[in-house]
Amino acid sequence: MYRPRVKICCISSKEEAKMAIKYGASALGLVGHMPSGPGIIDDALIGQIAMSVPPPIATFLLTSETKVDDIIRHYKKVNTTTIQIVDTIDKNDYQTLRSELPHVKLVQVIHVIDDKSVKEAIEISNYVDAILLDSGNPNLAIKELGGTGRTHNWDLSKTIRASISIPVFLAGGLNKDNIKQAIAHVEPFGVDLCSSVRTNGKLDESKLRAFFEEIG
Ligand SMILES: O=C(O)c1ccccc1NCC(=O)[C@H](O)[C@H](O)COP(=O)(O)O
Repeated sequence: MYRPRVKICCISSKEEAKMAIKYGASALGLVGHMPSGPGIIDDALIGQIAMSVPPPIATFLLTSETKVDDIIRHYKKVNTTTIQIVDTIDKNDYQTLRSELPHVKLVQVIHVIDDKSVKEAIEISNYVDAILLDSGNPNLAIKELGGTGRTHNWDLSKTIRASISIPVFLAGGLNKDNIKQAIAHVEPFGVDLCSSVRTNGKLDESKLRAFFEEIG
């Protein structure tokens, strides 16, 4: 079985960043202000962690901002390699982000819920560098945008991966016990996880090691 890239999300210190890289992470997720979720840290800390990470490891700013000026303002506080947009934005705003931040990679999260998610992913794949398929529900009163610890319908994720030509990351409830099945089923470019490698909110070295041993 091929080995996809691994993004470890919800990194909350330089020490956690170092640990994730030591075990084989290609990308780190740094979670900005969100309506809910376990991994949120403040922007000053995101900037400090991002600055400490060597190339070629990618740093993803997770932003819940939905207006293009707010996304740009958020990005300029932290200077990551990549912006992960976790909510819906206007399609025209992708072009603005490209022209204002030409060196920054754009990743759009699609919350995989039903057939409409497939249509949405296919359309948005024309505007961004990668799609990240996650669990969650942006339609709730308090939006649930990620870090749920739950899996979703991988058949839909497989359909999306097979329908688009840009890299797809799979996220949502991935752990050492289901990761091989998830990879075999969806065949993603990368996998992304937060909850299953933590204990009381902190990155847990033994869980991290067990996950990377499993994935190979
Ligand atoms: O972790 C959070 O607090 C969070 C909140 C809102 C959006 C995304 C969030 N986490 C970032 C991620 O991309 C997670 O890695 C992804 O949702 C998977 O999380 P998990 O199911 O806990 O592995």
